[in-house]
Amino acid sequence: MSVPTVITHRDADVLAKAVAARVIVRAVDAQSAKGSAHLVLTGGTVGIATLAEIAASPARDAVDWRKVDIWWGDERFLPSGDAERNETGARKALLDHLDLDPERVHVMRGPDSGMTAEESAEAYAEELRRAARPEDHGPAPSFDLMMLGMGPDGHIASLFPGLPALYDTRPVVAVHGSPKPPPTRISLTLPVVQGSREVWVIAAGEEKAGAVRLALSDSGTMQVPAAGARGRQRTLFLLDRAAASKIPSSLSRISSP
Ligand SMILES: O=C1O[C@H](COP(=O)(O)O)[C@@H](O)[C@H](O)[C@H]1O
Repeated sequence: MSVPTVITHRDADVLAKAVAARVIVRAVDAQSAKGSAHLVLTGGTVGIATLAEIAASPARDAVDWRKVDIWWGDERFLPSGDAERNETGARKALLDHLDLDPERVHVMRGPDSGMTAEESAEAYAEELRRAARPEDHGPAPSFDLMMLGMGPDGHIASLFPGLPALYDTRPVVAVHGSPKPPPTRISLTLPVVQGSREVWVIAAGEEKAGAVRLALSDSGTMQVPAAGARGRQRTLFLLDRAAASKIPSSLSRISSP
């Protein structure tokens, strides 16, 4: 697993713009290397703001969006179209503005599919298995990029402190009793996070500063799930100054004005 690099930007607005630029470059690089790109989206404030900035960037046309697979790190188990679904936010901010191949937009299904949360998680696991190639050495693609938002409690995706999903070795799980509404969710698990080529934790705001500090320490993932957010080749913590305000000065950090 890679050692995190911390990059800070002035505020949440600059952060979203800077991350959007990085996502475009990452997708272009992955496509140049192997013809397609697997991107994992996150919900949350800064995650959706980043998607809106990708949509607003003229450089987005450098990506062949028909050859991008879109996945989600987690989903709130709500009917399709519900405003609280991560999918709904992502479609509005970005996906509806792109020429995507609908077969490559991999949605975690909600209760309107007729499935239980467990069945939906298993269906997503099957979709991941189908997309995985021998070189991925696992039950899911080795994503080119997994973006993760982070809560003030240190949760990533829908992996909340102390909940059994953190021990789960299946690629996707149903989560019940989430402390953040809604209580039922679907989430990728830590082995899939850590199988990704690149993992970027994106966080803004003073209320995230304590969790950022712990996520960069050797805290246990049961207490601080974000401490397990590490990619195989690269891990970035992309922060605004407020979220970075409690990081020890010994930690290497790159700051932009
Ligand atoms: O519920 C969720 O929250 C986190 C973080 O959200 P934020 O608004 O505090 O940035 C998000 O990463 C996750 O995907 C989402 O389901």
